[in-house]
Amino acid sequence: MESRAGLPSIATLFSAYATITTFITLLQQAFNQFIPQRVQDYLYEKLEQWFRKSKSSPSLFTLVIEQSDELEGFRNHNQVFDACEKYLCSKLSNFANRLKVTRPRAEDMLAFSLAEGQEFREVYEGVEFTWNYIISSNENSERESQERRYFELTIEKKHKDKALNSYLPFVLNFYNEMQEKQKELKLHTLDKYGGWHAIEFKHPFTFDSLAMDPDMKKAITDDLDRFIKRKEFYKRIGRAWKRGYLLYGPPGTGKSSLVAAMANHLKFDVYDLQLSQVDDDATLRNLMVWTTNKSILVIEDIDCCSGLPNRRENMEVCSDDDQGSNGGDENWSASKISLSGLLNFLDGLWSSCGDERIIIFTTNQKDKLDPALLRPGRMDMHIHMSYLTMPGFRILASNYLDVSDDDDHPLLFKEIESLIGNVNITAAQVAEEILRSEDAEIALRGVIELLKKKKSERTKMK
Ligand SMILES: Nc1ncnc2c1ncn2[C@@H]1O[C@H](COP(=O)(O)OP(=O)(O)OP(=O)(O)O)[C@@H](O)[C@H]1O
Repeated sequence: MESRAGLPSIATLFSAYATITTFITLLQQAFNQFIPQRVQDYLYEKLEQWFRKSKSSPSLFTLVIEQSDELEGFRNHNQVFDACEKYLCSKLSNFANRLKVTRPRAEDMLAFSLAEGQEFREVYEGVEFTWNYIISSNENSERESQERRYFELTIEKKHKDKALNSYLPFVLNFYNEMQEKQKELKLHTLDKYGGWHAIEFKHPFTFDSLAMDPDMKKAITDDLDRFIKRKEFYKRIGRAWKRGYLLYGPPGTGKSSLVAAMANHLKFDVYDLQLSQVDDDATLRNLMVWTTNKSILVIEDIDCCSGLPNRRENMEVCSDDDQGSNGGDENWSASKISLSGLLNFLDGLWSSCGDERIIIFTTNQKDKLDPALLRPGRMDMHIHMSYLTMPGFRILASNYLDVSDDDDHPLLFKEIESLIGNVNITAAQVAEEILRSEDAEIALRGVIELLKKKKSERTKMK
């Protein structure tokens, strides 16, 4: 039946539509029923490949980033692939509608990664970049189960240079910074053969944990931050990119803790050098040459090296309040290294064979040290780790007990403030006392008792 204008009538159209729909449904059913799933998957994959190829029109440029490539029979891992994967994973929460989730061993956090076939579009400096994550079976591989994983980065051809010279370096830079942040720190100590032995450095101490006058703390972190930013500056003025810190003060005031805080702040490895374990200047030189860039070399108790009495042995005969001020000639260190050997090496060869080096000397007897050791250029910043003061105590109380004098126990804090300025007490001693109770009030009363005891001991000694 035809309408007057020669067009098919509505009824004819409906009947044609019904016939076509029935035919398609039958076709779909037959496809699903008679064609095995594996053949279906194969056909889908081929179709997808065909679409992908047809997409690569002459106006587009595509960069293929393989996970690994085979060179002369060896499989080489491609770090650019890792960088792209990390970069895209960092954007997952914004774009992905499919994610893979795993929980790496010995870690609490879940790790998300890209699922196959994920596409991501990003506009960078006004240009659109399209990422595709593809997993396909590797037909060229001898190993049957070998999969080929790669990214395709597609962009308009006219922006090819931007992709290669700007966007890709940007992605790589992102990856490097991320690696740096997640870097596992190492603590290097001397092994029984006299060489460096590295273990994981997992000291949780940070500048936030450090009970210290806030201005002093800020001065230290500012100094460290300035130092690591000044690569070009050091080069321009012709000086080795190194900085020396002298930490001095009585035992238990946080010198070692400050070293840990510095290492965590800078993400630098730590080399802990016990001079008494080093045979001679030549060995010292070898050891220092083997230290790496971005590291902190710590020489604890430097006073023991320069012909001063052995501090540890002397400490046993000191009272708490006297610690750090006692000297004597009876206990000489058995060190076989000369101070001049150490200084020459710090200033000379070693400082010129590496970058971003920090050297830290710790002592509790600064006044007994050779002035040559302390001059700027060798020890650029002298940090006095003093007995605990009220600002330091507030940090301890907040970290250990989660209390502050504004809101909690103002009277107890007031009493502590009136006592703490009159006694020499270390952060270590107060921390130990606080740890005795989980109840803040009991712990604070314990601190008051300790301070009173110290005060009366001091009065008796006077
Ligand atoms: N300023 C501080 N802030 C927070 N905690 C501290 C501080 N000083 C000491 N402590 C606590 O006391 C413990 C011992 O301190 P640390 O070993 O850092 O002192 P030190 O000055 O290096 O002592 P030593 O000279 O005997 O090596 C640390 O583990 C830390 O818990």
